[in-house]
Amino acid sequence: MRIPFTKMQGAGNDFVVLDETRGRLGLTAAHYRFLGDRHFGVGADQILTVRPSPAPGIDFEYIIHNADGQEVEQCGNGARCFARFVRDSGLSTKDTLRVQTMKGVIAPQLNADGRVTVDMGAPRLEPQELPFDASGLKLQPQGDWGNWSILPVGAAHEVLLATVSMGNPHAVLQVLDVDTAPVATLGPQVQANARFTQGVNVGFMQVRSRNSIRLRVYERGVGETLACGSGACAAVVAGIRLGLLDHQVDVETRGGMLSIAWAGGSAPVLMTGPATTVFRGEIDMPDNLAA
Ligand SMILES: N[C@H](CCC[C@H](N)C(=O)O)C(=O)O
Repeated sequence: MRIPFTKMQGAGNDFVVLDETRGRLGLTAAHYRFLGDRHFGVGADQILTVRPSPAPGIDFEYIIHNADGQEVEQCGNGARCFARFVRDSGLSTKDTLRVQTMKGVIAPQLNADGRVTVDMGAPRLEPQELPFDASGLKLQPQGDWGNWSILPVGAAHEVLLATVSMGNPHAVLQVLDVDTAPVATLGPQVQANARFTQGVNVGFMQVRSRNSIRLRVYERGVGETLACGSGACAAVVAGIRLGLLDHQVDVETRGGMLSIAWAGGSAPVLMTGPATTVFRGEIDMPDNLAA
């Protein structure tokens, strides 16, 4: 089966985008893994699928698969590329879209400067909404509203982390310097903790000022990416709740800059950043992909 795709990236987080507005491609997890494979397939952190409106008042449905083939609830950098794709493909002429994801509706808006702002919805702040089993854990009250959990990881370590859901699960750790943070070792160790019953994206946040952070994220289903949009939202929400950040924050990732705003409480998190089409192509899907 030969399928057309568009390769895109948002702050270096890269995607294969598929158009299923005219019919389903019938892909399996093995197909998504193949598309994400950087040696045998196209190569991407996530595979994004555009589907027709599922309900009145909604423009499109947005389906997300990690490179490991698993479907997930949210992808912020992908949402910006999704909006750019539907505009450039002529699927919509709207500047602002309403898009259905697995866990709610988001609203990407195409800006005149070429960046995209996405209303990512309100963060979910209760551990069980990640889901995260916090039973028996010591919560360290800090700041006005925030709390850290002390989580044992590996044989001899404990880490302080904050949990935030943007529809998908995030654990945020504060570090002094992201360049020296043990992302490649501590990321999988935190992910391995059984309290994250559906896995977790692990963010390493360096606070530079009340309006500026640096961030690296070890993503669920991928590993470290150059940027994680929902992770940037989660890190800023955690930082604001812990009294470390103001309500508008610039987030420096290894792949580029994102801007995050959150007024607190049940207000939505607004994420602004780039969305770029890299190339378009077609790929012959092998017939013998293992399920
Ligand atoms: N790895 C994430 C999905 C992609 C998130 C990220 N690429 C973003 O921009 O939000 C998860 O398993 O929840």
